[in-house]
Amino acid sequence: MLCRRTLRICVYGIAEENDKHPCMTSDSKEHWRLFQLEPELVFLFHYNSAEFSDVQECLSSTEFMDHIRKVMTVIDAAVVNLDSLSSLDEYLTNLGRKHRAVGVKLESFKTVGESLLFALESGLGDAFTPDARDAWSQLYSSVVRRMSRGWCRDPLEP
Ligand code: HEM
Repeated sequence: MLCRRTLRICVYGIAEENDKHPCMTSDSKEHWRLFQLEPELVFLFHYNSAEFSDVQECLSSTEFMDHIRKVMTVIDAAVVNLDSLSSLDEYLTNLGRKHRAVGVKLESFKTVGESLLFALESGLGDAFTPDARDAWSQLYSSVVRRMSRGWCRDPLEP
């Protein structure tokens, strides 16, 4: 069975040494998959109007780490509400809309999903069975489907 804490640790494929959990079979610190797959995403994370000069600077910032926590809080909420995901509809639709406003492209949500699956696979090894992969993939797709609705909606709509 997959440990929810491991999922938290793995999102974006970033894990600090002291975050390692027994159910992770290998060190996933080197897997900064998100920016390997789509390096230009780094420019969308700017805080206090300042862009990060490179990926490394972004990865070591507290704001970016906070964003990872935000993503994981959403994933966590989806896991907790697995049987009633529609209760998150309004929140996720708004979240999608907010991401469009900060310049995130619809396709980039897929990149986060790929990084998530890649990191889980790297961290969990054989424990990340095809069934587990399929389950996480479906869960993440359900979240993104709801976010996409807000992304696509006319921003002038209430
Ligand atoms: C596709 C790549 C993504 C980029 C470039 C991105 C970027 C951002 C930026 C720039 C912000 C505003 C600053 C901040 O709060 O850090 C933000 C907020 C946020 N993001 Fe993302 N994001 C991405 C994907 C996601 C995904 C997939 C989720 C959830 C599954 C997510 C969850 C959140 C949350 C919860 C917030 C806070 C919203 C609020 O303050 O109301 N992000 N994101």
